[in-house]
Amino acid sequence: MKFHEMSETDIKKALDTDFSGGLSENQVEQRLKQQGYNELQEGEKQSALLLFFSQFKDFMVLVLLAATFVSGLLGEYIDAVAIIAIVLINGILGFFQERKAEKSLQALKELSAPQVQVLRDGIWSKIPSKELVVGDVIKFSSGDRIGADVRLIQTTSLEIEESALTGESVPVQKHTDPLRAKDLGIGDMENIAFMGTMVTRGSGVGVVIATGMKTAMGEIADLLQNAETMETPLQRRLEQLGKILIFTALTLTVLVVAVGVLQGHDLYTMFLAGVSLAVAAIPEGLPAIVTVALSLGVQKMIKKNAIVRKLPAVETLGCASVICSDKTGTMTQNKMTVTHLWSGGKTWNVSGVGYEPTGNFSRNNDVIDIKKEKTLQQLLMFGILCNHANLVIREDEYILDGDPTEGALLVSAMKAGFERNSLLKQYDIIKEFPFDSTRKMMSVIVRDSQGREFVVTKGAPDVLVSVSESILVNDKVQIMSGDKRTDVQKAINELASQALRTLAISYKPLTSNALSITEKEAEKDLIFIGLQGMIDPPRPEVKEAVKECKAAGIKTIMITGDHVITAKAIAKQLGILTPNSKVLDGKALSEMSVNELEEVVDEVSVFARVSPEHKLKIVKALQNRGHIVAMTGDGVNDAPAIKAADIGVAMGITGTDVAKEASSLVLLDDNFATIKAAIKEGRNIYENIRKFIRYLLASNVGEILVMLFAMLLGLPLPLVPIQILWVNLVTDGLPAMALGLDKPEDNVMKRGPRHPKEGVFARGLGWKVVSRGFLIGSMTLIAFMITYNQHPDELIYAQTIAFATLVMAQLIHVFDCRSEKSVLSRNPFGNPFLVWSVISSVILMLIVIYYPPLQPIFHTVAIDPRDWMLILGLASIPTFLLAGSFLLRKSN
Ligand SMILES: Nc1ncnc2c1ncn2[C@@H]1O[C@H](COP(=O)(O)OP(=O)(O)OP(=O)(O)O)[C@@H](O)[C@H]1O
Ligand SMILES: [Ca+2]
Repeated sequence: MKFHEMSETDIKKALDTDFSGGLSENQVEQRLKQQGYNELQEGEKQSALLLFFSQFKDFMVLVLLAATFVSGLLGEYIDAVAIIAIVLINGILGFFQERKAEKSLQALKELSAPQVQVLRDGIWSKIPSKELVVGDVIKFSSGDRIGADVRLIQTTSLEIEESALTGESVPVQKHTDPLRAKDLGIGDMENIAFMGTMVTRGSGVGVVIATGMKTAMGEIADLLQNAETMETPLQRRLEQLGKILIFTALTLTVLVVAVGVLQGHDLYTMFLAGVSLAVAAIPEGLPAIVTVALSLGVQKMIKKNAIVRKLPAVETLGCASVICSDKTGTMTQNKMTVTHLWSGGKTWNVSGVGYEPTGNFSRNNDVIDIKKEKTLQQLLMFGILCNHANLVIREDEYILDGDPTEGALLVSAMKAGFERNSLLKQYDIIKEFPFDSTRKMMSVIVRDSQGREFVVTKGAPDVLVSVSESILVNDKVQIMSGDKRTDVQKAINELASQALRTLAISYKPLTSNALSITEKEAEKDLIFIGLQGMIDPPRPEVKEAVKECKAAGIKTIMITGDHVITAKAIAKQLGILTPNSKVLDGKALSEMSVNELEEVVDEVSVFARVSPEHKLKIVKALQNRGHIVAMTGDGVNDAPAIKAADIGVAMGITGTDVAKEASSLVLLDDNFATIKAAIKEGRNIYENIRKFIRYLLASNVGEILVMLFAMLLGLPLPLVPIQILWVNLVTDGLPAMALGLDKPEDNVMKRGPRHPKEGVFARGLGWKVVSRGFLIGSMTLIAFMITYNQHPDELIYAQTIAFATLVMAQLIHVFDCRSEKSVLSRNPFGNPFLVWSVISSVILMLIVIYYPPLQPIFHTVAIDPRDWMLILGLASIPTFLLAGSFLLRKSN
């Protein structure tokens, strides 16, 4: 017998599991050993060995190795061995850099791996879906992706979209009844939910019947590869730039060699020098360092609770000009407590804090006996019946399991002495129409102990008023006249203007056909009972974050399903709504075209009573205005807008799998302030990348120019090949990495967002590179010429001085690179990594110069301590010039 044919008892027996308690930890452990992880096999990965060798496949490195081989044949063993050693070390460094980048990307993938709710040892908890085994009982609801193949044992309006397996995009209604036919296609197995398919409506519980490669998805696993590009726009631009740089470097190198040969240097020396120069000057490693910098930045973001799912988002974050954020839970704490009740024209207060179910009811400051208020009782009791939330006590604290709005209703009813379990003995819930953000309500059909049946609906009050035909006043049903409607409207506005979130409850008795009634029939002609108003305090850090964003040229827009007046009140508290910005509601939004919205969108800072479907329109309108938009969301219907936004942001706690999959950023704490932190980090990462591009390229320009100038002036080689390679490895490599870890400048969040199309060399970077390269080259050459004049028969002495000057000029320059302005604008030693990398570079340089065994290898001699005055003096001139130019500009 197959699973779809089985009854509940058959399944339990076949899988040796228990539907009320789930598997035990022991069973799970055993099964995990037998069945392995619930994973689909992935494609081959590049082996470490291959990655290592790929470091040497670069053309210029090959030429260098060939040239070294030739010099080995010519008997220059020391040079040959030294060059090979340096190439090897370079390769090893490159290897580790790439490995690190790869590993952290892998770690990212695991962090955003899907989770499932599973019942084990009688307790529901969330685990990575990888750890599921056959026999596990799992539950899922709208927006979840199913984690394994499961036989359904309980469903509530469950609909699943199976296009990943069947190609059919219309959702299938699922149920739990055994099916007769033996051989069914996937699309017809209505009591089975398959791994990788998506819940579009309702909820369900099922027992796992297959995991990993044994699932229907496993059989077609090749369909699954997520071929997302992980390359960022900057990386792409750098690749193009790299080609230009290679061409330029090669041309200049050829020029150096040609001029050198014309000036009478021998061909072999010039050839080796040329190749070394080319290896050093071509910024081959740049893309790898950029990847490392990006992934390090991503790690920093994780510490701030933001997970980047797509690497390009790191860069886009720095360009964001608008954040569209949900209100509930993102800007507010999502810890709701009912404080006001309204019914039949009267208002009551409810005392108590948080989810602790103790408090009393009062009217005009007098505590009342709730037992005497029939309508209030009904308002509270129905709030429990139409409700999925649970309160659990853990370590003497009341913890909510479920939706906070429902939790608040549960607690207010408990304060009046109601208890869910005893209520459920009197009332049977026979059907449910689940909540969705478009209808903004939820209903259940209940049957009481005398067999009478009711619809109970709870939802947004303005919506419920419009579907209610009567109203309960002092336990009597009255017609909802125009006056009464206005009264209710007034009450709603009154509560909302105190920043309260309000929910209404209505009901109606049913005379027939409770089971076959449709959602439309159930949710009309209702009897309005009353309102419950709850506080949802703003998150304390949000106000500051909004302010910081404003200073950074980023506008914050609140988008909420909540009532216009509640939204307004909270937006005002948070500084989002200012006297000259507007509020737009879902109704107005529906009537506008994208183009019409575009006209006004720049003035709107709150969208209220909107449906998720509206979000896409908002994103489009903002993008048409040239904005780079970050958009948050959590539900299934939010996915299209999240995808369309430049930065799609999903909630880590309340977000559905579908929303997370569509997003490029996930907020682990659902907090608005985390978006701001991520943007700040994104800006910083980009600035750091600019910093080391500036440093590396200026160094390379300096290296080429000193050689070129020397050749043009008919001088000997100022640097020997091994020295050039050493500079490339030590002086360029370490400090550049350290710049990638630099802290942001004070003003990162005080200037406007970067234009997304901005080139790598924008904002004066190109000029900085060329001018500093020229200065570094010139200073090195001057040092060389002065010493060569003093010691004409000791070329090696002048070369050592040139080498030291080049190294020092670069190591001083690196501190300039920390700031867009001059060194003086921030503490130059504020980055400990940089200080240490510079200190170690200096020590390594001193060893190469003064340690006798290394001297023949690096063609150095011990230089007179007094010469360091010359070296340091010349090496620091460019920095003084730069600082001076800033001072001059300031005083003008
Ligand atoms: N569980 C629920 N049952 C019935 N009605 C609900 C429920 N949750 C919310 N509502 C009503 O539906 C409205 C819309 O809810 P929705 O989740 O779309 O947005 P929200 O939670 O108010 O705000 P945000 O969009 O900022 O998260 C709410 O304002 C509330 O009136
Ligand atoms: Ca919501």
